Amino acid sequence: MKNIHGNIAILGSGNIGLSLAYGLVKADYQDAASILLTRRNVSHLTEQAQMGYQVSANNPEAVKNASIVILAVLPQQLDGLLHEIQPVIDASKHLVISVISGVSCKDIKAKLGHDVQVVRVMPNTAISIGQSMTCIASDNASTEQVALVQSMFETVGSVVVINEDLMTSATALCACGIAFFLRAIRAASQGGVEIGFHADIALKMAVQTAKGAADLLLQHHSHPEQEIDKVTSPKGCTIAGLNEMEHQGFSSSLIKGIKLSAVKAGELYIESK
Ligand SMILES: NC(=O)C1=CN([C@@H]2O[C@H](COP(=O)(O)OP(=O)(O)OC[C@H]3O[C@@H](n4cnc5c(N)ncnc54)[C@H](O)[C@@H]3O)[C@@H](O)[C@H]2O)C=CC1
Ligand SMILES: O=C(O)[C@@H]1CCC=N1
Repeated sequence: MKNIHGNIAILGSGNIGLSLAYGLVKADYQDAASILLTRRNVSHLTEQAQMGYQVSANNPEAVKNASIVILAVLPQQLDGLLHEIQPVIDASKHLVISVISGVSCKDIKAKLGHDVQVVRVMPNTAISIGQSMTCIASDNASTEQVALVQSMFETVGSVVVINEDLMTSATALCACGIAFFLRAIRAASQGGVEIGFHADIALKMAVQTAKGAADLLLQHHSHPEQEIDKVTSPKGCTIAGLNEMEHQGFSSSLIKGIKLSAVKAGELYIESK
């Protein structure tokens, strides 16, 4: 049985909660039987129960049976959940991990108790396939607990430990970033259709080209402009297209979108009050 640090309860098994559960099992970090998934309507977890996960609508029971408690509800759903589990949280037994945007460790400790160790984690949905970019921060967890969380998330992607005040920026760049890059890929495939390819082939071509571009940076440890310089032949077609994209605000729109997402990420919990 694979559960070196005890059972993991994922409270709020939606998009990111399930992505995390699948990733941990796929990475052979934890077996499904020692992951407790909760959701208010447990009938939505029938498929996961068939896959071997423990499923329930009872958050306090899940917490009692776990040593690692992962909070994965929406910011506006958090206070109700914390109120529900506070009586069964034991600071000497539980490590609390929160993936919730815009909620600080201090906010959580204010509801669960100041002696509870809380680690804030910002993964993205690529965690389900072991390809997350995950940022981690804490203001009170021990070095050992932060290291434990780091090693857990390293099994499902890359990890950086950052200052907590950068967590909303990390949300915009890495968690929202999945959607930004996917939209860029979709736009490229739509361009491909206009210049002659069927949609399915255009998408396949755009996806592999995007993957190749990312892998060039990862494997060469190079800067994007170094790789761009190798593509842009003098008087060529790449620079013509690239400059037209820039005239239309390509870089600017990405930068502005990321800045807006970061502001919004910081306001999510406050706005829900
Ligand atoms: N979706 C993403 O890519 C990422 C999301 N996050 C954060 O993760 C959190 C969850 O986001 P999503 O998974 O996208 O939302 P979601 O809406 O898909 O999932 C939330 C789940 O929590 C369940 N839930 C609500 N109240 C509950 C309760 N009291 N007990 C048990 N379950 C309850 C809902 O039924 C739902 O299935 C948010 O705070 C978000 O900021 C963080 C990183 C990436
Ligand atoms: O859109 C959101 O609010 C969440 C947080 C990061 C990704 N999805």
